[in-house]
Amino acid sequence: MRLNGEISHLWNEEAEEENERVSVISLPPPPPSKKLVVGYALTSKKVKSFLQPRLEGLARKKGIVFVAIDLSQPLLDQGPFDIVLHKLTGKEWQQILEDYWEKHPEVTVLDPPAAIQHLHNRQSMLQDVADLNLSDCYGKVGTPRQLVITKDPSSIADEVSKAGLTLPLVAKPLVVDGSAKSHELSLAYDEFSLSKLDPPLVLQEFVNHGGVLFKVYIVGDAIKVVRRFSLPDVNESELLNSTGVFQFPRVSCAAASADDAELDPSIAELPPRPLLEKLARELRQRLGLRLFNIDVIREHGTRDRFYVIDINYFPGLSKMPGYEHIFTDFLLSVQSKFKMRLSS
Ligand SMILES: Nc1ncnc2c1ncn2[C@@H]1O[C@H](COP(=O)(O)OP(=O)(O)OP(=O)(O)O)[C@@H](O)[C@H]1O
Ligand SMILES: O=P(O)(O)O[C@H]1[C@H](O)[C@@H](O)[C@H](OP(=O)(O)O)[C@@H](OP(=O)(O)O)[C@H]1O
Ligand SMILES: [Mg+2]
Ligand SMILES: [Mg+2]
Repeated sequence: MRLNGEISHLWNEEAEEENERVSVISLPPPPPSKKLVVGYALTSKKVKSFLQPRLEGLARKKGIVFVAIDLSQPLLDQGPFDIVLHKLTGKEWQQILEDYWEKHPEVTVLDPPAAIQHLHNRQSMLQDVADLNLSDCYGKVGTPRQLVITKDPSSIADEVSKAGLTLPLVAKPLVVDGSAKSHELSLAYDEFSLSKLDPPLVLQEFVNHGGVLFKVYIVGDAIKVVRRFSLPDVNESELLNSTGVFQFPRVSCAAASADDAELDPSIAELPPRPLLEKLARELRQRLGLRLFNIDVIREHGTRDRFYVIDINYFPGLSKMPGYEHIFTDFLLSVQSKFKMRLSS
């Protein structure tokens, strides 16, 4: 502040004289007078992956500061914050945030805990996609057929046959709570092995997609799509000759992207932009979330048949090219939208 005062003092007394000699004087823009304070509540793993020096450095230049929320102290005693950014699970944290928000409705909470909760269950997370009707928008988007199994592994084969699901099936833990266990997926090739699975889970039809997946990142109004390697196709003979349940690693989560790989163009071609924009807009609205990504696959052999197989809240954004620019712009836009709402 004092520095600004000094500059303006100099400007008043000396610059006017100077102005007579030099017609254009370009001064660097003044530093933003008010900082945008973002309180964050994240696991240490998330802090490491998300809050990288390149993000904090750019944020500082744009007048944004990140402040760690101290979970051992009452949230109401901390701040003031303009934005609260969080990814913690559990009822207790949800309650803390809701109480805080009630007292501080002027603070933007990214995102509302109840909306995030919707993505913690692999059945409810895809419900909104299933409800969408995007058939007339440069392609069709749906979800693979799936079944929820909550108990009794011995009856799974019967339930699968009643529901008419086709093998192979991807078995996914029903609840997604950020734990490694909730990402332990397996592929079941034959109906007899289904009894080895461990409910509660979702059984989803495996869709051949040429081993490439599209990760669509949504950060407010921004949409960025990248290619990742995924599970290879399962052909007929492999299906006939394979039995058992095989656990597979988190293929698509690897930092290595498939963007620069030499791929069959019909597999690698990104989904049409208008389709992704429509999908992102609809889901943003229906889910009430601003920070998430969608895993999309294209059915192999088709040009325009897409499936959403997974939605993640506040995913690994640092794997998105240019994330520091996209994220800081987003934080600033959140704030200016809020101010516009207040002044209208
Ligand atoms: N229905 C499906 N058909 C084909 N492949 C699938 C299907 N479901 C999942 N996969 C493959 O398994 C991977 C993991 O599945 P999914 O994305 O549902 O799990 P996740 O643990 O929630 O992943 P993330 O790390 O993205 O949160 C996908 O990236 C894809 O490679
Ligand atoms: O950006 P993609 O490739 O989708 O992968 C993310 C997963 O989808 C998220 O579930 C991970 O976050 P959590 O481990 O906090 O759930 C998230 O963990 P990270 O933020 O620590 O990288 C990523 O692994
Ligand atoms: Mg996924
Ligand atoms: Mg996921």
